[in-house]
Amino acid sequence: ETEITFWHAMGGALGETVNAIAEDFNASQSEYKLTPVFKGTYEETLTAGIAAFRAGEQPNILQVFDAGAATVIGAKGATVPVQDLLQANGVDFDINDYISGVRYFYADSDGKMIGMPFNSSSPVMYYNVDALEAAGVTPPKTWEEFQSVTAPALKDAGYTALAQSHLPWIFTENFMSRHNLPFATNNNGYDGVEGTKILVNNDAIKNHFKAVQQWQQDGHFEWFGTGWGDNQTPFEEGKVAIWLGSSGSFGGLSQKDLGFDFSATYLPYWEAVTTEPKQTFIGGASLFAMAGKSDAENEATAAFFEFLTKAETQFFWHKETGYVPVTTAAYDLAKAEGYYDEAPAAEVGIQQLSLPAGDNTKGYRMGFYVQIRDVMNREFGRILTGETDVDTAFGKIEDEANALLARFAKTQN
Ligand SMILES: O=P(O)(O)OC[C@H](O)CO
Repeated sequence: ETEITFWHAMGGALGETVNAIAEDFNASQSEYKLTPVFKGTYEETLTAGIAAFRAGEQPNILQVFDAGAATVIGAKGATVPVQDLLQANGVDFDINDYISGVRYFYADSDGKMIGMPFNSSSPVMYYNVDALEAAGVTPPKTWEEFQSVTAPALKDAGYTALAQSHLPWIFTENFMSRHNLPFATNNNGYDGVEGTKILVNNDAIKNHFKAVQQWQQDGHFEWFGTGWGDNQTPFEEGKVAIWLGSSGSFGGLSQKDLGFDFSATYLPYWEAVTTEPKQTFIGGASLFAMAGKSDAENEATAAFFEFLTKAETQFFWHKETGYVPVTTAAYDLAKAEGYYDEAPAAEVGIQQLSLPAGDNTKGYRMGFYVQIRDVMNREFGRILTGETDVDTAFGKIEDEANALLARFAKTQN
């Protein structure tokens, strides 16, 4: 029996589902044994993986979140491209089996798949159905509607209208995609690292943050911190009526006894910026096969990846967690099983990823992006605590991000 390890960042209910899949894989055959290991947050898992690689003690499989993708893909010799791994081990592979929003997010500039899409998500707008009914409003389609109709009505009904998790992901990266705004030069960074500059310092997003500040002052928005769970809790407690979070939180929310009905729909957009809102791009993470492993272990990793992408496994994962099915076959299976008749909100993530595409909606590729997010989190925190103003903060983000991008480009020569 060949043993392999899988380091991941899936805590709580998500981690239990990972364990269930690992057990199913192990029970499905007798040649390979996979051991999943929870390593903490996405950031901690990536740091642990890099340190282990340097020490020659890397796991076979490392889960890396979207923000770390460019860094890992750019770390020459650290991983075996998943497409090569599968083909070398006789596993049928066709990139077109993957839904379009997922297909190229973890691919290199030639379209070769490097990371194996696994837990793909989209940010969605969750809402407390009872609260919106009490306020006599429907979920807002635009931010204009939110600020003029939804938020004041919710306030009158005793709720804070809005909280949202992870400002870089939802109010920055996906803000760009939803409004079809370029996020970086060089085709959002996909066409090469040389000279790539971030395009975050623009009026559309600065006006958005200025509006958020106004909502904060008017009691329509509350910010509870940069931690992944910080802004979900007040929604679960019924204090905040609308929460922007990951589709990957759907399963966890459904399993809780919230004391109110919840549902989900698309992220609002600013009509002043676009009248043709676009799709969001995927979040979550993918799985990288680490280099330096024996052929036997690589064969085991390929077998696990094959198991993971089976429509049945994907459907199970999707149903338990809310992450989107990454293949068309899995999505078709979910539909054929009538899953969305029973849980229509579970389809919102994949539907939003399938909205019309634009020139700027396929994702971004920026090295040292994990550090760029740290800069954003620092500056956004300062905006929301009143320590800085929006224009100064975005100027700083632009400068520091561009310095990090230039440093990354040097590592690629
Ligand atoms: O919470 P997740 O797993 O959907 O991930 C959200 C972001 O894409 C992570 O960077």
